[in-house]
Amino acid sequence: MIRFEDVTKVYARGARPALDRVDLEVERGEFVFLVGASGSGKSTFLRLVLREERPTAGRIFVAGRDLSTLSTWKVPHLRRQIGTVFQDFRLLPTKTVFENVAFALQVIGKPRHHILTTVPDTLELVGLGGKEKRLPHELSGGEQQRVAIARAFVNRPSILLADEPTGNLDPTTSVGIMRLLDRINRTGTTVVMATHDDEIVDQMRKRVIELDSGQLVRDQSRGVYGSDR
Ligand SMILES: Nc1ncnc2c1ncn2[C@@H]1O[C@H](COP(=O)(O)OP(=O)(O)OP(=O)(O)O)[C@@H](O)[C@H]1O
Repeated sequence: MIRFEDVTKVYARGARPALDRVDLEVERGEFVFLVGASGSGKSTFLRLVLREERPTAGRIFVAGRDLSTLSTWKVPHLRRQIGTVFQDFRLLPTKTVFENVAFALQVIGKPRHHILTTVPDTLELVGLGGKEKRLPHELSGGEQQRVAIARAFVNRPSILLADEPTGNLDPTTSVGIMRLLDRINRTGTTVVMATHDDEIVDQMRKRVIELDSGQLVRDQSRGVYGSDR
């Protein structure tokens, strides 16, 4: 589903690489944690998958496409297959829960009748049934993240990228969010989550990929947060 072939990313001439000859494959339906110290390259990895950045060297394949040859006009189509979730939720503050999620379908031209059935189903799935009319500021942090996950998942993408999704949440709320991401993963969606949350990684026992100064230093199935190489 995601393949990096010897990928290097250097942002500025002379700087050390943000990613350094990274070679890895994430299969369809996997759940992968991306760990590593601040600045190790996790967000760069996610931005390359979205083609928000392009590699300096190497090749990247996402959902069967070679990103080096993908024309610019096809990038929106690629991104439709990738849901994204961030630490800071990024909801539209003046739109209701329903409207925030519906917006993701409106911008890709889905018909009204599709939106009117899919959005409530998705809100039910993430545990927000009954809160459709609330504004983001009328929700807890955990609930806001559920809206963001509903928005990312409403189009049933084949990949979900999450950059520190529990970074602003307390431990109990974080567990609820992880249960939800696990449920989404079980529907067949490939999940890649960058995180500093050691407790979550240790509890979930999923594949762990560790970056250190841009280099892949650990790839462990049913792994833990701290390196025990
Ligand atoms: N747009 C940019 N221009 C120049 N350098 C950048 C840019 N984005 C990231 N970097 C550098 O690339 C390296 C990797 O950064 P990246 O954001 O990928 O790390 P990270 O592992 O996601 O960190 P964090 O856990 O703090 O989010 C860092 O040295 C960072 O300073």
